[in-house]
Amino acid sequence: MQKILSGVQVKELDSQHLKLSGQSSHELMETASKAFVKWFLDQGFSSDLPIQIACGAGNNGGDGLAIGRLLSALSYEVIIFKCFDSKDSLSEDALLNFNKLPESIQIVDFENLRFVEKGILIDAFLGVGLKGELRPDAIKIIQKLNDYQGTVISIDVPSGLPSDIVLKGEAVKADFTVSFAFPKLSLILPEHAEYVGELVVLKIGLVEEAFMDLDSTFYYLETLDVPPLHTVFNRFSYKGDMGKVLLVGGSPGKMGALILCAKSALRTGSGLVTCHMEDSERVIVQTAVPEAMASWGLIPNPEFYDAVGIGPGWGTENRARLFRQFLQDFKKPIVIDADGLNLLSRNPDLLPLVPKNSILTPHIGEFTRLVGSAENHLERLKMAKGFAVENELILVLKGANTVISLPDGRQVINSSGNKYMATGGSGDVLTGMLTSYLGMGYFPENAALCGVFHHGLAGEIASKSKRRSMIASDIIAAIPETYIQLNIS
Ligand SMILES: NC(=O)C1=CN([C@@H]2O[C@H](COP(=O)(O)OP(=O)(O)OC[C@H]3O[C@@H](n4cnc5c(N)ncnc54)[C@H](O)[C@@H]3O)[C@@H](O)[C@H]2O)[C@H](O)CC1
Ligand SMILES: [K+]
Repeated sequence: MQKILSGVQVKELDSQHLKLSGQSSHELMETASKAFVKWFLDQGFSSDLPIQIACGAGNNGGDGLAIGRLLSALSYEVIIFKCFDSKDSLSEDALLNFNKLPESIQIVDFENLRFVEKGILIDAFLGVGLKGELRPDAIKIIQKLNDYQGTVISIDVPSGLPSDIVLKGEAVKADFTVSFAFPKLSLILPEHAEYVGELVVLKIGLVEEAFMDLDSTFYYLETLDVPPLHTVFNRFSYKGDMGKVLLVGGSPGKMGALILCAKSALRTGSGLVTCHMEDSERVIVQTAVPEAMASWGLIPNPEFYDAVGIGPGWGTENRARLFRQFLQDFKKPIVIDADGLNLLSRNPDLLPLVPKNSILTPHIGEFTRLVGSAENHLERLKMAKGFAVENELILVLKGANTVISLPDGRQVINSSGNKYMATGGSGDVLTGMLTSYLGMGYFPENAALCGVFHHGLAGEIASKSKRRSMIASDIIAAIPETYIQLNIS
């Protein structure tokens, strides 16, 4: 998995990479700029209007200048807005790229800037080299850039946004942020949603060893990481290998949660799914999911099951005793969601009974009840890490970028998924997937990473044709396609 470094570490990373690869810093800037241009072309933005690029004096500006040259060579009309005083203030590589600009590119001083409306503005003013609070001249530039009504694409980070802390002042509000190598931590904070827009991360060929001596506990989970986490089943596998899972949940009026969870576990690959619920509700499950079995009353022989997911739609009334009894009987890692989490919040004495390496899947509200309230998301992530380490549990904090806190202190940020997944039942689908992987015998860490990634990918696939109409059942329907896309048998 790709380490996520701080803005300050990027300088050191670059120098390590340059030393190990033999590349020059100018070549690295060219690689980054080419990666951007490739992404840009893939988006199919209209080429009718000029591309405006606001360039600062540092290497972020250097990227902008190189991108201007590359786009101009592809017959785009390019206008550079100079957000620096003179050529003397440019960084070495920015100057090199400034001098390489062809005559055909218009260069306009920022004071004389007039936007071409409804086109594209590329924000290459400030990147990870931002230090401390913005200078007044920079604030003015950012305010002016934010007046733009067309599409804004920020390079690496929206200018003004610090790489790893919560924003206090002003920053560019981008429609897209195209970051290099890894997402800077601030880009995944919900507080910055209106600045970051859609997040894109592009590989720029940094050698792996360059990251080795740079410490970080944050990692980024990407498509290429996922296939090796899966267990391969062979032709001698039988339905027992695919796991016997028990899903405990549902209550009058909330049976849908358990049904979604069961369908999701089956689609993820579980061999045998049993739903445990109140006697009065069993016909609903048996009718809605004929592949699942039903159980009610006490859980007679919990050890029969390979994995258990507990909580979706369960309610909290009169559940604590059954939960306690179950936790005393069942010693393998489980998945706890929704009302299972609420029961833990209300009965803190249950927490020590939760088997080590169990997966807890709170959204922010459930997290606050269980772990406590935080001033901002960064602080919340710190608390999540503390909770996971202290209790030896895996905490999946759900959100736009779900963060998986592992018992060893690592925190993994998921890259898949999109805004359309914020729909009722989406979390129940995740619980089904996670329980299913545990049931197939995956290490809990792998189950968590695979479940979270496939869930997000299924959401991406389903929303291609559904957009805001997407419902949780569409996510389940897209699970098979995730295996096809990742080439998992
Ligand atoms: N490995 C990579 O990811 C690569 C990234 N690249 C790009 O380089 C920038 C970082 O470049 P750097 O020169 O270090 O800094 P910036 O351009 O971000 O900023 C320097 C610029 O900002 C001014 N400045 C600093 N603090 C303030 C402030 N408080 N107020 C106003 N202005 C400020 C400073 O004076 C300089 O002018 C990275 O983001 C990528 O875009 C490489 O191109 C490829 C490798
Ligand atoms: K920028």
